Amino acid sequence: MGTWIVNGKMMDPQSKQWMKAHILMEEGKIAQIVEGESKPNTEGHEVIEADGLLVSAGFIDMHVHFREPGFEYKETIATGTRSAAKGGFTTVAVMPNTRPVTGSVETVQYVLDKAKQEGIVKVLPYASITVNELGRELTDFEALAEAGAIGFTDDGVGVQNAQMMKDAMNRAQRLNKPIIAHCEDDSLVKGAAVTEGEFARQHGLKGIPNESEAIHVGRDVLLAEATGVHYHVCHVSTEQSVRLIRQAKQVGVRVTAEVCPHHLLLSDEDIPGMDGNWKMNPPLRTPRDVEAMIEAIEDGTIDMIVTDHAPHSEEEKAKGMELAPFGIVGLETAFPLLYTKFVETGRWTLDFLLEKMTKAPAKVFGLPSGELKVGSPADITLVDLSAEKLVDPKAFLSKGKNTPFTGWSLKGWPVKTIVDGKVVWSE
Ligand SMILES: NC(=O)N[C@@H](CC(=O)O)C(=O)O
Ligand SMILES: [Zn+2]
Ligand SMILES: [Zn+2]
Repeated sequence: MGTWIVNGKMMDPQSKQWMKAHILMEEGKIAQIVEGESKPNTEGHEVIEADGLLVSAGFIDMHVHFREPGFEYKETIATGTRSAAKGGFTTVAVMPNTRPVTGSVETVQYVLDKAKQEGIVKVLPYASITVNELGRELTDFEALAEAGAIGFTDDGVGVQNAQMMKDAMNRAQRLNKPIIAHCEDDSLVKGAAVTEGEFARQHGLKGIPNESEAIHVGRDVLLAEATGVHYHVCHVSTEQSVRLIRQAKQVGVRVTAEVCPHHLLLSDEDIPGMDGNWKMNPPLRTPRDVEAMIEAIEDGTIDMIVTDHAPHSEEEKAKGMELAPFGIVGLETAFPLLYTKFVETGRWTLDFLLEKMTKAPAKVFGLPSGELKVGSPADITLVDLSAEKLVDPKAFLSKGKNTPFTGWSLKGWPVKTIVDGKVVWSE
């Protein structure tokens, strides 16, 4: 027995037309797609009624922090995957800045086991580039890849030493795994909490300069060119980084990049005050950078959208702009935010937004999901595009309530999330 999702709205991949469609899921896979008004014979199968709903491939987020092991008070794999499911995500890639850092076979195994036992969406682990993300010594890439790490990253900190990064790229290249880089030159940051710009000036704060990110991007695209590795840039936030990635792509460097909803939607000039919920790394940049991010995703310089879901406790975030840890949650607001602010406003098509959250990440990271087609995993998200709600952190399934979007009125809320043909979350 399978399950039919009937009467949903889906885009025909060939004609690029929106149409009514019915999808049969069997044994975890998409078994059949029938287009048109007339409902297929569903006898002997379960039926999910999707009348009036968008049917999309499940969203994929290649950058989240689930804090397990070590910081379970901020988030666990159980709560993080529930937050993901509520946000319409069926696959997430988890960052290794846990405690211990996910830089050993045992820790990768621990994350995979936890995900299997307690997770409700697919969890792909990254392993760290250096031991404990200290930048001193490379981890055992071969063993980590063997254990299931899908790529290597020291996210949370930049790899400061160029030779270390080059060695890492050579090792990853030989294993055909990507290097995922948090780009930040520590010598240019030194304790600042916000970007160099209007907000910092008005509050007499030291700022994080754009170059602290772009210097690493520039260095690394040259190293990627030299080593031939697939190099992926985390949470791009500056105009200068975009310029360097664009140029590197033009000359054929294997570079890909991601951007977060907050860097597409907010600038430092939107920060209301010294509230820790507006603090994240990279920081909100200037309006000019925000426009550069939008143009970069539009012209393909940036490949995909990720949330960088970074939960922290309310206590930690209450310490204010200067003392709170960096990071905001993102899984439960990403789609409604982008749908409301880019699709409803007419700047993007719905198809464009969905592509950046499904097919694009799947293609870049070689995942089997990301498209609604026969034979693909039945990872599917149903969205009510007309539902309108206020962002309410109290309703989040994430332990993290740290968002700058509280109270925003948004449309386009996921209502049902399906992984391998099974409903894992339902409104
Ligand atoms: N983005 C953040 O502000 N914080 C992340 C680390 C990171 O993504 O660099 C975290 O782990 O909290
Ligand atoms: Zn980072
Ligand atoms: Zn991160």
